[in-house]
Amino acid sequence: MTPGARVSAAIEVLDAIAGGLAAEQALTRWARQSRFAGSKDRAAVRDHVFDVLRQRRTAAHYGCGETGRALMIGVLHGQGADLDTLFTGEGHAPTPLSDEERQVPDAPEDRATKNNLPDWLLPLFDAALADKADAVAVALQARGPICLRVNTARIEVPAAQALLAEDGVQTCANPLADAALTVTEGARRIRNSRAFSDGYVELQDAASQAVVAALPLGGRVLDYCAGGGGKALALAMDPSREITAHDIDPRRMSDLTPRAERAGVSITLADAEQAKAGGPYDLVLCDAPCSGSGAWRRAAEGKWTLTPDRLAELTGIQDQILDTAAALTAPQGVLAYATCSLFREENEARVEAFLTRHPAWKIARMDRYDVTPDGDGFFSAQLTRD
Ligand SMILES: C[S@@+](CC[C@H](N)C(=O)[O-])C[C@H]1O[C@@H](n2cnc3c(N)ncnc32)[C@H](O)[C@@H]1O
Repeated sequence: MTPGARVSAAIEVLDAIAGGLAAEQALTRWARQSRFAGSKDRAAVRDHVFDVLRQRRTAAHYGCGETGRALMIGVLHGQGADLDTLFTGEGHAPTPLSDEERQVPDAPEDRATKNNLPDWLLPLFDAALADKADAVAVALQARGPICLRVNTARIEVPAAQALLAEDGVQTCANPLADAALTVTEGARRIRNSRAFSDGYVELQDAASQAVVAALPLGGRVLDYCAGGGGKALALAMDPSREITAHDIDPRRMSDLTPRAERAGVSITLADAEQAKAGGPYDLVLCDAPCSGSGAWRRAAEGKWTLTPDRLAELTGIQDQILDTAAALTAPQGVLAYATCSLFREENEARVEAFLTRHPAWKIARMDRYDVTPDGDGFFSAQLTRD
């Protein structure tokens, strides 16, 4: 596909998203209908779509509209692209710009537009991040790093780097966690690399790894919101831990057993009854469902689809999870709460509300991870009883 044809495809996908499809669904549908598109084309179209989703408000401002075409014009303008070489009307490229489309508006003046946030989120950013709010909002407009976790139960970090390099994946150390690597070249080769297929490395954000690295070693551990099992697998690198994984939606854990086998570790899956019967645990990790705002570089749609009602619903779920998990934690045990949210409402405020409901508990440790070139935004708190 020509660069212009890729832009046309991105416009089509963005229009499908505006019509109600989720971004991943819209991309998959386009890819199925476009068998001619190679992996580089699919990646380029995906990059265009996600660039727009991360910067939708400024893209709409500069493109003077919300259609896929307007958004692409707006985002490409921001990237300094030569639009006339892309909008040629030749082959599958989009039609040339009209005189109106050539007019570039002045830079936006209001903070929410500049920060590519819906208006209602600006006060939440300010409350949580104070003088860092604008910098974090800007950081969320860029692509996130691709990070790997070296399975240190089976291989040393330098040996994993050498193995990855044999398959064309170049990495450097990531400062957030000892086992974390940032991919600097060859990201598209990861899944076909021997290091990945033999279970020596997993894809995992480095801040997510840092949350696990800060947890106490050993003992009986319940990962109460295990999902796909990223944190359960990281926990399992410590062979002195005995790990049980639970999720309200067991389908989310369907890959966990093969992933654990590939990594050479053992994780027991449990439904709610089994998780309860297996308690109490020395460590219960609640990696709670949240807005995902710390990871909006990767899942940028969430920035535009989150509503105040949904946020309130999430905080209610987070409270319930903490209450249930507290009852499963041994008297001397640690209750760990984590989110990939930036907001006080989902983080410090949930811990404070928990401590009000359960005065015997106290904060043993609390960490915030900013959105940086090294990793996503995360929050974690470790709670113990007096
Ligand atoms: C942030 S995701 C977990 C990600 C996972 N820990 C990882 O590192 O890959 C949150 C998970 O919580 C689960 N969940 C939502 N409500 C729950 C509840 N009441 N009890 C247990 N799990 C719940 C969701 O199904 C989702 O898989």
